[in-house]
Amino acid sequence: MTDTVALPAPALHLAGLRKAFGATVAVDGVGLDVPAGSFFGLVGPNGAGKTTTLSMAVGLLRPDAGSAAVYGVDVWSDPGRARALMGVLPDGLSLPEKLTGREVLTYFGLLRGLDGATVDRRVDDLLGVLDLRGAEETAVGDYSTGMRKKVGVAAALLHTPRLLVLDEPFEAVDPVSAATIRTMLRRVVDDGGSVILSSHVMAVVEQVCDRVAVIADGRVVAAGTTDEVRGGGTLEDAFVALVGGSASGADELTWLGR
Ligand SMILES: Nc1ncnc2c1ncn2[C@@H]1O[C@H](COP(=O)(O)OP(=O)(O)OP(=O)(O)O)[C@@H](O)[C@H]1O
Repeated sequence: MTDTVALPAPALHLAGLRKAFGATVAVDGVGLDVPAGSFFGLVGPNGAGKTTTLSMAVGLLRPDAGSAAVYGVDVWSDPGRARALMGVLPDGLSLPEKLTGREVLTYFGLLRGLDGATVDRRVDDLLGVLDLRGAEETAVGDYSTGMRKKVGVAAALLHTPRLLVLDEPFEAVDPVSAATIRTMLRRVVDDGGSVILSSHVMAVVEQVCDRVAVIADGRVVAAGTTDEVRGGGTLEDAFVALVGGSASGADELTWLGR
């Protein structure tokens, strides 16, 4: 008799996810496994279905078909347990606009069940490293786009989740803060957690992600280790080849020149 060895559940398992908005099929049968302990990048052209996929993966948007599980916990049948495992930066993050940065993070930390002293310490740390101390008494409604993004990233990290799901965490963030965020995310992965993020910045994905999936027209067109997907060239070249676009079409707009 041979012993069967239970494989560890992936950090995120998506199977047959589908979502249509009227006649537009945004996600058309997406299946993905994000192995535990990986730093996973989801890339694709505008409108490819990344945000819709991630929204279904974390339980913010109900799929028409398919399933999503976090460390083996089904996101739709056991949402409480699944959400406790995740830290999420959603697209178009809505914040309580009248609260200050410190108040928003404190509120999210307490909602996550952390005790007051732990929340105070972590909020202080995050405001410091993300260079938000100077604005900590300003209402987030008056924050810049990049500052709001940093508050969203901090909120996702506060309760040290096992899986971070971040929609465009570097968008609008200055290079110094982006490097800080990269370092924090790498630390999460080095300590046994998992990160999945979407990004349009191929250089960042190439630099930080050990696995990548390329999504186009609502489908996964390539997935694997970053080295496998880029196949000896740059990720940007592989991306352009995979999504069938032409990076040189702009040359045809002769009227742009003088
Ligand atoms: N709430 C909605 N109502 C109608 N159509 C939607 C809605 N959300 C997304 N879509 C459509 O679904 C498709 C996928 O959109 P999605 O936002 O998932 O793409 P994306 O890959 O995240 O794009 P981007 O890189 O531009 O952020 C697009 O055609 C978009 O217009």
